[in-house]
Amino acid sequence: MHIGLVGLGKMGANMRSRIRAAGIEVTGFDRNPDVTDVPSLEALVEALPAGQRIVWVMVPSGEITDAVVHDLAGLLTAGDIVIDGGNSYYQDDQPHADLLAATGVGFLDAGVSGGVWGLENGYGLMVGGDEALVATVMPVFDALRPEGPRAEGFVHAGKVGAGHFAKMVHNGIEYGLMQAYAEGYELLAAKDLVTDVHGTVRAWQRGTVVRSWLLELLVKALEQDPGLGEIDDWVEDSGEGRWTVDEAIDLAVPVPVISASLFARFASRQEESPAMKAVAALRQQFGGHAVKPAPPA
Ligand SMILES: O=C(CO)[C@H](O)[C@H](O)COP(=O)(O)O
Repeated sequence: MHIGLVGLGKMGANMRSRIRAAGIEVTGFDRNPDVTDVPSLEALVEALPAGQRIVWVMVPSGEITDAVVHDLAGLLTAGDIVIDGGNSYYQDDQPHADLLAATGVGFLDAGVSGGVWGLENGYGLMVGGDEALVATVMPVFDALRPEGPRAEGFVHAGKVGAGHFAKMVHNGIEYGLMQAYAEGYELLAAKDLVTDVHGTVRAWQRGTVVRSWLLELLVKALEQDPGLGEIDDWVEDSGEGRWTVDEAIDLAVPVPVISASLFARFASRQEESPAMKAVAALRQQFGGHAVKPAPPA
C-alpha cells in the first residue's frame, strides 16, 4: 500500500513515521521544503500508484483544509479517496464529500486524537463515511491506532461528518477535564495545609478515581516547571470548544462544565475585565461599597 499525506506539521510528520513503521509507503507533501517528500500537491498525486489513490489531509481546519480539498478535487479521479484527518468543523464535511463525489472521489472524515504522543502511543481515531471506503483505508487506520483491540482505539462512528462530530465532543470533554484538574491544582496550592502539592497530584496517578493521562501530563508539566512560573496564564482555543457549545445550544443539551471551561479560556486572555468593573461599580452604586482604584496607566 502507498498513500499520500498532505501536511507534515506536528501531527502529520509523526503520522507519516508511524504509518511507514507499519510497512505502508507514504509520500508526504508540505509547503515547508525541509520536511516535504515532493515539491507540490501535483507531484504527490503523480507519485501515487495508479488505481485507487488514497490521500490523507492533515492541515489546519477551515480555509487551508478547504483549499487542499478543492485542489485535490482537480487532481484526483474516480475511485480515489480523500481523508480529512484535521480538526475540521463537522459541517464542512458533507460539502467536501459532495465536491469530491462530483468526480467520483470518495471522502472520509477522521477525528484524530493523541497529540505529539501519538507517534509512540498511537492515535485514537473516529471516522465518518461510507463503510466500503472505511474498509479500504483500514490498513492505514490500523497503522495509526494504538495497539490492542481495534474497538478500543478506533470507531467508524457513522456517516460523513460523524468522525469530526465525535472529535468535537471529545475535545469539549478535554476542555472540561483540563479545567477541573487546573482548578483542583489551584485550590490545593491556595491553602498552606497541603505542603506537597506536586506530590499530591503525583500520588493521584495511581489507584484514585481521578487518575488519567491528562493528570499524568499535569504531573509532568509540574516536574518541568514547578509552580508553572515559566508560562503565562493565557489559554488559546482553536474552535472545537466553541463548536461544542454551539451544538449543545442547538440541541438544548446542558453543558455547564464545557461552556464554563471555554469561558475560562476567554477570561484568561483579558488584561482587565469590563464585566467585573461593572459589578464593582454597581455594588458601589447600590450599597456604597468600596471599589479598588484602577492601577495607574
Ligand atoms: O485536538 C486536539 C487534542 O485532542 C488538539 O490538541 C487541539 O488543537 C486542542 O484544542 P484547543 O486548541 O482548542 O485547546
